[in-house]
Amino acid sequence: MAEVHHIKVLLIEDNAVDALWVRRALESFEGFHIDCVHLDSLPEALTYVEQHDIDVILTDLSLPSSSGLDTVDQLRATTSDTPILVLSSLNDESLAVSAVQNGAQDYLVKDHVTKDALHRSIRYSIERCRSQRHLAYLADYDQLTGLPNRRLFFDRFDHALKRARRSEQLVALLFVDLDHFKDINDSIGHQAGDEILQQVAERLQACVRDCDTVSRMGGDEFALVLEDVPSIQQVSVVANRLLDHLAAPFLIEEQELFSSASVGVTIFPFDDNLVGTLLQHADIAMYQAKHQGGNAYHYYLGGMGAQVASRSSLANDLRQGLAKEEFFLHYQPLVDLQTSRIIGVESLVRWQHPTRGLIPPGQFIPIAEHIGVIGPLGHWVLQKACADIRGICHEGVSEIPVAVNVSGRQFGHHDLATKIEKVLGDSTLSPGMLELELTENVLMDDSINHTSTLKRIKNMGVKISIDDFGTGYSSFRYLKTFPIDTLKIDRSFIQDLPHNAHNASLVASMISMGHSLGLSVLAEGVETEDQVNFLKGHNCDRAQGYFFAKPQSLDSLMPMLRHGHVSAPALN
Ligand SMILES: Nc1nc2c(ncn2[C@@H]2O[C@H](COP(=O)(O)O[C@H]3[C@@H](O)[C@H](n4cnc5c(=O)[nH]c(N)nc54)O[C@@H]3COP(=O)(O)O)[C@@H](O)[C@H]2O)c(=O)[nH]1
Repeated sequence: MAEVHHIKVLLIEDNAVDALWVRRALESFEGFHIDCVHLDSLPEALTYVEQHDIDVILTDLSLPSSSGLDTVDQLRATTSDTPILVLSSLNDESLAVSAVQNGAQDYLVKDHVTKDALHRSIRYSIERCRSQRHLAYLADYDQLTGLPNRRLFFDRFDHALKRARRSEQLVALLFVDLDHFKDINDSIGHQAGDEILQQVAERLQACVRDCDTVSRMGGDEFALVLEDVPSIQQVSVVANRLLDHLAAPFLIEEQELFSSASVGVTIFPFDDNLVGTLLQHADIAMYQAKHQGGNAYHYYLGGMGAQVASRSSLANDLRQGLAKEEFFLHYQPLVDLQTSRIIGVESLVRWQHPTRGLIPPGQFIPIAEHIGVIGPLGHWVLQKACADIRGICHEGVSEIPVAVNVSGRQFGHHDLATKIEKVLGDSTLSPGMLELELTENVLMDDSINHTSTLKRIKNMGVKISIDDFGTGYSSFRYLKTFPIDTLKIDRSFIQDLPHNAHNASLVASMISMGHSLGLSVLAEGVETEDQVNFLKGHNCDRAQGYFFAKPQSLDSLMPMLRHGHVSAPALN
């Protein structure tokens, strides 16, 4: 049986006799089932068009509230791509030409039109619109992935910048290039390569909001435009999420294949305000990420050339430093404020560079994150800290908990939980003796990967604390959702206590909020007795800082650990 096509027609006609003729003519439309809605005024029709999907509009030009070309113009302004056929009583060639120029598909004269001519005109106009739409799609979308192509990307990016100029919002551009895609393509064949690109497109879209644009720029290059960005930290969250999603295995023909990406980031208006320059900057930043090993993101830094040179030499040294074991750990006691007992230590990594001297972690951790070596470095810290703490038992000191910092990038690694399990097994340290310090921004990324990693770690019995609390963007919701044990209030809030009334009230609120969530609260960077008294007075549970002890080698800390108490004041 031949296929029956359904066509929805909107007939706008105030003359009842003409309307009846059209409706009858549409009843016997071979091969088509016509659903005809008849309205006799333009305002009603415009509202209907806005609210319904219609395949074709048949309209008289002389209606009660509009006449002539104005009818076509108003309809066109309301729907840009529904075919419009004019059914007019006027046999006026110049009006017919003008109607078509203004967007009508055809002009039919009522007294001359036959049923067959009307059917043909409807069919052709629908077909013409369909092929126009298809051509427009081909011009704007990538055939393989269905993503907006380079041309539409420029349009959307330009539009996003214009909006952002008016609303004074940030726009981020992330330029993504897959690492070693050519090798993958050559080894597994182009069809499988195409499948990877399709899966990459889906994963990229899953990392952003509906209002953001993900486009394929060609080959294995993609560009993402994030609009109404609330903060740069949020861009880092998205960049980390992209790297995580792209590092997960791709299932192609029942085979698991691995890939990764390098991402360059520019932010409007900080880096520039022109589409072309921002794209160029994102491209430079992407190459920087790639050059330093891939699987990383890089922000474009103003005057990047010079900065890149000095950073990349430090980055090279960092890789070698890991191999040559130039890193070591210091430990700083964590103290129970009511009893002054040492209830744990925090491990803090140091780098003894052969020519540059001692380099603080604040300088090399961000580089390690950017060049993708934070994984091995963090793993080394974890192994060393667990082994050191287990080792103190042999020196007559009972095991105490050790807090280890885990950076956001390190946390994103999908096998972190497995690695922790292995390190605990190898060192024989009991899981309850290990605490991981995460920053608030790690929690903000509530991707499935992060949530399940946190749960796995927590189920092992390992404790979780939130480091630098108050400086990030965690909301009450995140704190309630995730299995956290301790909040560590950032030292910037502590440093001018108790005199700074604003910070005093913030710290008091953070302590009581932490307690209301059932969490233990620790104050960082405690340096004075006044601060200790303030914190005790507000029932803060723990503290850490130079007042009790500076970070130092485990050897020099041993007497204090044996004693079990800090002998503050220890400022020197
Ligand atoms: N991902 C990892 N990050 C790490 C690791 N080791 C350290 N870090 C992070 O680097 C940042 C700087 O650390 P550092 O220079 O060691 O500074 C720590 C302390 O020395 C300092 N501190 C402690 N008490 C005081 C004080 O009373 N006054 C004062 N001015 N500074 C003090 O604070 C730093 C500890 O910070 P925190 O981790 O937030 O508790 C720092 O962000 C480290 O996290 C690592 O192995 N991996």
